[in-house]
Amino acid sequence: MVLDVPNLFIPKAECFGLVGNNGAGKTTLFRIILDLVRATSGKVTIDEEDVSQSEDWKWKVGAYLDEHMLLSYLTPDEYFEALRKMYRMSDADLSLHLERFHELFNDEILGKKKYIRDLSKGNLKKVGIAAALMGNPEVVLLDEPFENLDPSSQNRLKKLILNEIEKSQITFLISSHDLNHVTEICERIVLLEKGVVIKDIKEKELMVNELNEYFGT
Ligand SMILES: Nc1ncnc2c1ncn2[C@@H]1O[C@H](COP(=O)(O)OP(=O)(O)OP(=O)(O)O)[C@@H](O)[C@H]1O
Repeated sequence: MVLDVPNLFIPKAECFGLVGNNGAGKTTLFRIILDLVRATSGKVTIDEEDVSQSEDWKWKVGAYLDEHMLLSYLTPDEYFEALRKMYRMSDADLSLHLERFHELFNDEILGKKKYIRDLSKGNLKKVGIAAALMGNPEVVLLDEPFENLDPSSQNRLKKLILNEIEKSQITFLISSHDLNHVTEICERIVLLEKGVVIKDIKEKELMVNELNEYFGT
């Protein structure tokens, strides 16, 4: 078995961090939450709705796991425009949304006539994260959002997420290998080892030490 999580409750508006070594099961857990793979037993519910039994939850959830979730034959502008229509947002709402990403995008993403498939790994990630936050999601899953971002972009993203946490009720689920960033952002950290939850830390003061001890960092 790849993953064995008996019971995990994530309250509304919590910023939930997921850490663990390569192959621990972080991405698999996210894929199960999004009903991209089915668990052999057990279920995932979002607001009491079983994700494998209905589709309504999909409008509440934004996610960016990897570049397969993007439409690589579009430019970022075309992609955001397609999502704008899907979410029935106005042009002004889209502009406001993208304005929040102005610093993070660093003049590399919009108005460039470059296809998503030709973007660098870091810039792909930025497009995916901006897309995941469109349409007023209640829950946002980000798989290793800091990976491939340069240091200034990592800090900009951290600020952006902290700002979202402060002003909205979004429940964030964030997996990361960056212990500094994830402990700074999240109020709770779950540590997976070989598919099993071995730590569930809710005390901010204990997080850094406990994780450094575990990872030997
Ligand atoms: N499609 C798949 N089919 C079968 N096994 C898979 C599949 N995807 C992942 N696995 C296995 O599931 C386990 C957990 O992988 P997963 O990608 O969830 O770990 P992770 O914690 O996200 O790792 P990383 O830090 O390297 O991203 C690994 O043993 C992996 O080989």
